[in-house]
Amino acid sequence: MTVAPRFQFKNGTLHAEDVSLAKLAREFGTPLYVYSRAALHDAWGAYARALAGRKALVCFGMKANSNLAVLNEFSRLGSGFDIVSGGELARVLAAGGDPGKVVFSGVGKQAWEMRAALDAGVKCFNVESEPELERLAQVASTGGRIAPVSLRVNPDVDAQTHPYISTGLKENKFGIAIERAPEVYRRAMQLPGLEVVGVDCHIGSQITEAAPYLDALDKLIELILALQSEGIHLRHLDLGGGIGIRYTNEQVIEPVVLFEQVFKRLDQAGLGDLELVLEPGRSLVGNAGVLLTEVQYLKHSDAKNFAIVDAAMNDLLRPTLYDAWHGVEAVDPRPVTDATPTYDIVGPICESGDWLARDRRLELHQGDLLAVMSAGAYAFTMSSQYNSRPRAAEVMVDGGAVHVVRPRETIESLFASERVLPQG
Ligand SMILES: Cc1ncc(COP(=O)(O)O)c(C=O)c1O
Ligand SMILES: N[C@@H](CCCC[NH3+])C(=O)O
Repeated sequence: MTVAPRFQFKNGTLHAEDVSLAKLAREFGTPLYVYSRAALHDAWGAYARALAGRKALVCFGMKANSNLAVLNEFSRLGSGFDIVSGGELARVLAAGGDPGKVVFSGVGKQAWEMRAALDAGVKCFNVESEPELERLAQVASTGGRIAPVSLRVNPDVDAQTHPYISTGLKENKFGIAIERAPEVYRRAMQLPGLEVVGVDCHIGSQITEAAPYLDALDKLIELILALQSEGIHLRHLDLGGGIGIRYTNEQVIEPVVLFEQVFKRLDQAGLGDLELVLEPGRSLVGNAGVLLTEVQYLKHSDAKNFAIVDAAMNDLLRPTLYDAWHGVEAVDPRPVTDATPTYDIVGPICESGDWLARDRRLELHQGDLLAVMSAGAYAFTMSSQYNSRPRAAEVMVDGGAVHVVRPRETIESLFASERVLPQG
């Protein structure tokens, strides 16, 4: 198992850092999200090394994992945050994040969210459409504020990733078509309550090649230079997030390799002084977490063998939503023999789409523990309570210590705020 260095077998049983996953399951029950603090630091370190000595700010794309302990960890390492809602802003503030390092993305910002971000003093609004620009100018000027603005442009490049997570193509809802951008910048310069500070793009997620980034960068450089010739000078260039992780044997881009090329191009264009902003999500957290689950039943039919586990699509939606592949490891693996079948690992939810992995050859018994790997990103954050299932607990391992960073939801909390209609 090579994908998640902080999750390794020791004495034949799977550990998170120095803590046995079997022990965690006994103590906290399953399903359980387990994060490694050291893995967060490892991933941060890859960006820190890649950006060393340059004017750069990493704004963690917190939709990937918005647990307060995770946000607090990155904040203490110097991270800013890429937010997409008033709720995410509130989480950043609650976690002790610096609002001056927050960029606010998203196609549907509401007036109250704009006001909250102005009150907090965010670094910048990544404006995604012309009507949003007009609304922001109105909200800011009515409140006697100046909103720092970057336009999110859509460079029309193919990130060559899953269509649901590709965002930089003309047919995607995101950003302002790059050809229209100069006109929209001119408008932004005229509107009250706005200060133009940057340009932004985000072309997609789980990108494994450098080429789409560099194509997008070239287009943005061209735009920045054209704006300069009109007297519109930007302070930062935000290249978004999107660097992929290894779920299995993917070759992924190393930040240090990619950003060396990015800086080279910026320097060549005479733009070496621009601040580079990045919004990585998955690559900072994806391989820092696993989802621990227990086999409830083994069920054999003519067509299939099922391992029915206590985690489900409400805990981890990615497999069924994107046909995504997550590694599955037995915590205390048994030897595979000629008689070992392949299993679909499925949850208890009443949907045929409720599966976590398919056709995995594992020697399993009822009661065995499995770890669904690479579950640090877009896992808990996309969870729900479907089938009235309380959301799993989240724990963070730090060397040999364990911290509950979100307890399991109680059954009562599922409906505590609901009311039945009065009768009569
Ligand atoms: C605007 C924006 N920034 C950053 C991210 C984070 O992307 P990733 O997790 O692929 O790094 C996303 C999600 O794709 C996004 O939509
Ligand atoms: N939720 C997606 C990533 C979407 C990125 C958000 N723009 C995933 O699990 O892979």
